[in-house]
Amino acid sequence: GKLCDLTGWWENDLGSKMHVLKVDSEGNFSGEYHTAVSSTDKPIQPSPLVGSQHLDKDGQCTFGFTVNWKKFSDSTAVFVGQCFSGDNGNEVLQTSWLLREKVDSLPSDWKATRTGHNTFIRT
Ligand SMILES: CN1C(=O)N(C)[C@H]2CS[C@@H](CCCCC(=O)O)[C@H]21
Repeated sequence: GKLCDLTGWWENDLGSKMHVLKVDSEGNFSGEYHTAVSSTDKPIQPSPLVGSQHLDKDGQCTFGFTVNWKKFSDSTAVFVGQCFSGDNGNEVLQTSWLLREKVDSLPSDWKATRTGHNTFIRT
């Protein structure tokens, strides 16, 4: 199928948007994550993301990326996923993520990592 190029704007089922600026010849990319929701009460700002995708010829590539919420939260998210070409030709990103929040002490470490899964489509 068509090569899955992550470049562009994507939106997930939480209403968050992701902008992938460009993918280089090695599959590395950067961009910004515009989260729709947050567990902090500081004003939300776009956060930088860096990642890497496979450039397989079959198009349905796997990828991973990291989001640093440095502007408003002491947390970091990592995403892994695969790009699928939907039946009507549209692209869908199936992702799983881990969100690691900074906690005050080691005894609280057990509650610091959340996980979930999200689907992104092109906006
Ligand atoms: C909005 N989100 C989203 O689109 N996700 C896929 C999940 C995983 S990253 C998290 C947002 C974290 C915001 C920063 C913070 O509150 O620590 C949540």
